[in-house]
Amino acid sequence: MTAETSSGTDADLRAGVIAVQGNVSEHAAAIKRAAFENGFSVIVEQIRQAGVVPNCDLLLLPGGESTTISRLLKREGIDAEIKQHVAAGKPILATCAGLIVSSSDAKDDRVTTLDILDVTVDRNAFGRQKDSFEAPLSIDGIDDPETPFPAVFIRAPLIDAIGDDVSVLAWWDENPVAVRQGPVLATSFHPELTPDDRLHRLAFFAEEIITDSPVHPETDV
Ligand SMILES: NC(=O)CC[C@H](N)C(=O)O
Repeated sequence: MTAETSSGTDADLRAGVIAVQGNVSEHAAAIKRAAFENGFSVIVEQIRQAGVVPNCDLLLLPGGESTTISRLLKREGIDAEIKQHVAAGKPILATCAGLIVSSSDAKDDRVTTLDILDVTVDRNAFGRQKDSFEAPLSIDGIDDPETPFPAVFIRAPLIDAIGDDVSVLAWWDENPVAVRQGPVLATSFHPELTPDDRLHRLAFFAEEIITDSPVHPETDV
């Protein structure tokens, strides 16, 4: 585990990036920028073992390779802690392989899903069509909605079924590619790979998250 602080030792928020595998440093940089732009200071922890998640206000579950991430989360006992984080109403952003791991069913025995997001996914469906591409997305709720979000898709999963409690925030090619269920926001693309941090701001600093989440300082009692 490593800890860095963006503003000295007394930060408003503690963010945890699940760092067992995947795009860790990019998410750490993006959450620091997003917090700063919203007037919060943040400490970022990279999480590789159990015991850290319970102290985090926000979590990021990066892309990478979902069978590996799922195996390591289970082996380290981090899986149960993530589920508790979500059950407590604390926000999490899950991207690409993170979305696969968060789903209720990845249709692959090698992925033990966390079941924190009521969607079914097809792991490499976009990847089979084209390994990697960028698409300008219109995303519900982001700042400056007239400016498309540059979404980078890399062997991206396809969301092929969604539960009643899941709302779709963005579509591409008639498929949902950004979804929200309570404190869980998940994307099949990689918002951390561009300097545009509007998606990170939506995941953690949208008005309903600030109001509903038990973690923001204004709402702490
Ligand atoms: N860029 C990604 O995170 C790709 C995820 C990959 N499709 C998997 O199954 O793990």
